[in-house]
Formats: sequence, C-alpha cells, structure tokens
Amino acid sequence: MARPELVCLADFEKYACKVLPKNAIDYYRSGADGEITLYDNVKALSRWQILPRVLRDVSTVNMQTTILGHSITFPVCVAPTAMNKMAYPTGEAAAAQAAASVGIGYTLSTISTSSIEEVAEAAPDCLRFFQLYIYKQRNITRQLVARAENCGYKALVLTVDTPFFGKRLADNRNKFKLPPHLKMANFEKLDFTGSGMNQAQKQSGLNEYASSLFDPSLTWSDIDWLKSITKLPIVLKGILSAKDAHIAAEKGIDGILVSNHGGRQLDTVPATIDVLPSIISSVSGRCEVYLDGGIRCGTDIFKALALGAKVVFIGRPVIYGLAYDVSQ
Ligand SMILES: Cc1cc2nc3c(=O)[nH]c(=O)nc-3n(C[C@H](O)[C@H](O)[C@H](O)COP(=O)(O)O)c2cc1C
Ligand SMILES: CCCCCCC(=O)C(=O)O
Repeated sequence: MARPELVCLADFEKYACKVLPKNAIDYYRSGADGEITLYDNVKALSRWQILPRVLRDVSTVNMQTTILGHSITFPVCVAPTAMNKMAYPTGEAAAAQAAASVGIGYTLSTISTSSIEEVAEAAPDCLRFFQLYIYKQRNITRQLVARAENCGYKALVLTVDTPFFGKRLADNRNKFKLPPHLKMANFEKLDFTGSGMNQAQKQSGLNEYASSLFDPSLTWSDIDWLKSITKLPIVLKGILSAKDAHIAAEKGIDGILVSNHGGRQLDTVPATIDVLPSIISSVSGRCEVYLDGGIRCGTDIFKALALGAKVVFIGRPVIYGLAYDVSQ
C-alpha cells in the first residue's frame, strides 16, 4: 500500500488503523470500560490554555534536560507498552533504537515481545529503564530486576495501578491473544512463558494472565522489599492522588510518573494533567515528577512542563510509529 506523508501523530494513528490486524490495533488503541478517561486525557490537555508572553528573545532554544541525572535531548521519554512486535517485526528493540537515535529515554515493558537482553543489545547506547510488574511469585520479579541491572537499565519503573486488570471491552470482544509466532520474551528463560494466554478462553487472555500472575496484595511495604533487592532508582508509575505522592516522597522514591495507564485501567479517574498541580505541590521538590497520558504535540508537552512535570512520557504514538515501517 502506498504510504502517505504523515505530518502529525494523529496521521500515524490513522495509518496504523489501516494496516494493523484488528486484534492488535484494538489492543493498542483501546481504554477500559466506557473509555471516559482515555478521551479525557486528551480533552483535558486541550482545555488548559497557554498565555504567551512576548518580547523575550527566543532566538536560542535549548530543550535538553535530565531525568534521574541522565541527559536527554528534549523532555520526552517513551512509556512502557507491551507486545510491540504485533506492530513491527523487531518491536521494542526497534523502538529503543529510535529513542536512542533522537537522544531520549526508553522504558521497556515487562510484557515485551523483545527481551531485556535483546533490547540492550540492539540499543546499547539508549538510556533504558525497565518497567516492572510484581508477580505473586516474587522470585520472577527478583530475576527480572537482576537481568535489568546486568543489562545496564538505569531505573525500575514500578507500575502500581494494576492490582486488577482493566476491563477492556474491545479485547474481550476479540478474545485477545498474542499471535502464535510471538512470545512474552522475558519469560522464555524462566520456565514461565505466559503461554496460558493462548489457550482457549472466554474473554481477553490478558485478564486471565494478569489475574493469575500479578500480585493484587501489594502495599507500601512491598516498595521497601523492592528497594532492598536493587540499587537502581525506583519510579512509581500510576500515581494520581496527592496523598499517595506524599507517601512516595516520604519513602524516598526517586520519581513519580503521574499516569492513569493511558485510560486502560480504572475508568473515570481524572485526566493526568488535571491532577498534576496537586501532586507537584504535595511532593514539593522531594523527587522528580513526570506525566503521561494523551501527550500528542508540543503544546501538550509545554503545558505539562509549565504545570511542574520534569519530563513527559508517550505511549501509543510510538507503537503507531512502528506500524509505519520506514523500511517499506
Ligand atoms: C498498548 C499499550 C500497552 C501498555 N503496556 C503497558 C505495560 O506493559 N506496562 C505499563 O506500566 N504500562 C503500559 N501501558 C501504559 C503506558 O505506559 C502509558 O501509561 C500510556 O500509554 C500513556 O498514555 P498515551 O498512550 O496516551 O501516551 C500500555 C499502554 C498501551 C497503549
Ligand atoms: C498479559 C497481561 C498484562 C499485559 C500488560 C500490558 C499493559 O499494561 C496494558 O496496558 O496492556
């Protein structure tokens, strides 16, 4: 198919909708339940207005910044997204290479289709973080942490908004499963492949996988446990409440990623940009604060930074970029 010139992220999304199989694009695009939060992330960003000042000499602009002490060329990093090989054959490895090519950070999902080691090998110079789910079998988490440390990942991004898996209606309708040629790549070496997801199922295989393996009993004491098994900085991903942000800062967490999981977990929670100011004020500089959810253009980034975020993360647009397949 002839590829049109794409000039904004919305164009990439439209293109991905045309070329990806339904099972894949529905999984990538959808949110939980009525998708209220999914759409509100974008709408809320558009509601905040920019009041420009003038005559400020902007002839030199430098967007370079740091995250956890590491330099990046502009204040954007890639959020963890699972199962990227449904969009492009080398999946997460290709996304990390793309991040490295523009000098930004990349976060690898636990549920990736390229392994921790593959991504490190494909993009050795990329500033890489590893996203973690805590498994009921703690030894699985412990081994993932050790592998990420050995492969030079610079931080752990612990997702704390997934005690139960979001009810994604599109995935349920599709009875989502990973295509048989793909694997949850981080588990091949652990005698644990997650292949349960490909067995006969009534609804989305994601629900079954997550509810059988992720630990819904996590509390703040598990953060102490995680700190005890790693020297890497820890970022908590999925905080929306200023009270939780305060506890995280008290616990000595290195970063907070204000996130509602791109509207894929609990529906009708607030848009991330709307809770950012209260979180910034509650943390009062004790740790770095980042934001994701609906960031689609430069003005979105500007608003998040103006309201106190140090860096923003983007999720879906990176997958849509993979689907564009520049090699064709
Ligand atoms: C297809 C997809 C898979 C995702 N997988 C994960 C994951 O494995 N771990 C995680 O913490 N968040 C995951 N997320 C959430 C993203 O990290 C991020 O919070 C969200 O996508 C940001 O919103 P945006 O897509 O509007 O930029 C996923 C999101 C999408 C769209
Ligand atoms: C296989 C079950 C877990 C998938 C986790 C990916 C994820 O977080 C998402 O939003 O999808």
